[in-house]
Amino acid sequence: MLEDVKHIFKLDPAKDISDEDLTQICESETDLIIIGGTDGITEDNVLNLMSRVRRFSISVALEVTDKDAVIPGFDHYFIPAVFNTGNIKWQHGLMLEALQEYGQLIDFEDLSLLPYLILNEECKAFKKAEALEVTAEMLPHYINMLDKMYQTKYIYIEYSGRYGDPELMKTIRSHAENSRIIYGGGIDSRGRAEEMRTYSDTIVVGNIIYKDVKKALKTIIK
Ligand SMILES: CC(C)=CCC/C(C)=C/CC/C(C)=C/CC/C(C)=C/CC/C(C)=C/CC/C(C)=C/CC/C(C)=C/COP(=O)(O)OP(=O)(O)O
Ligand SMILES: O=P(O)(O)OC[C@@H](O)CO
Ligand SMILES: [Mg+2]
Repeated sequence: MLEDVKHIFKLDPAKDISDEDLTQICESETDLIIIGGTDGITEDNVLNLMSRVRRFSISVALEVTDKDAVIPGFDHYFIPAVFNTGNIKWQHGLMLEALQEYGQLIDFEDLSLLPYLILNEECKAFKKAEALEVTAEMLPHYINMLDKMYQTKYIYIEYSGRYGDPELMKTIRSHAENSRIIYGGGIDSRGRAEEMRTYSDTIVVGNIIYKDVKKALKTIIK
């Protein structure tokens, strides 16, 4: 799914965006829109944002963080699984519950697992997912575990709300041989987008959309 995707805008259904800003995002040269967020996600706000984005030709995927807010009609569904959690619920517990409930309805072709390492200890997702600190010493082991043992298609390095550490990203890049690295967090300029593009296959841009849409558009590098 993400093979040719280099840039993603992540839109949060719990946040307001004007029609004018949404038009600029959806008519930009981004490769994909993902709808997702950590809290305040409801069937209503997901459906509302999806219908607004669907007026444009851009592909749109849902990142499922609440099994009761899954709407049919997206181009793809990403299922997050947090690997640096202390509570297995956030890695596969909720997923199993959702499979038990919706198993018969799911077309697995439309689904991708998104293995997360959450590295910003201050962000909402870190707290929600009961994440554990990943030390510089442990980081290569986490990457080898995902890249070589589980052989996951993707590894999402999440710094949500804060710009990541380039030195750690260098370590990640050098250990990931098979998995595609998706990087998200604090990208708010072309310089930061360029830097994180050197350490990842795909960059994800979220919060700056809501602060300064013009700056958000500058993160697209073609
Ligand atoms: C046709 C049809 C209906 C098909 C679909 C069927 C389907 C897809 C069913 C669901 C199947 C399934 C297996 C679901 C599992 C759902 C689930 C609840 C998974 C667990 C989610 C999880 C681990 C959440 C933890 C937090 C996390 C990693 C969130 C990721 C997103 C994120 C970090 C957003 C950034 O946060 P944000 O809100 O933007 O923060 P700020 O406001 O501070 O910026
Ligand atoms: O909101 P920002 O900090 O841009 O992060 C993007 C994305 O990784 C959030 O899940
Ligand atoms: Mg956000």
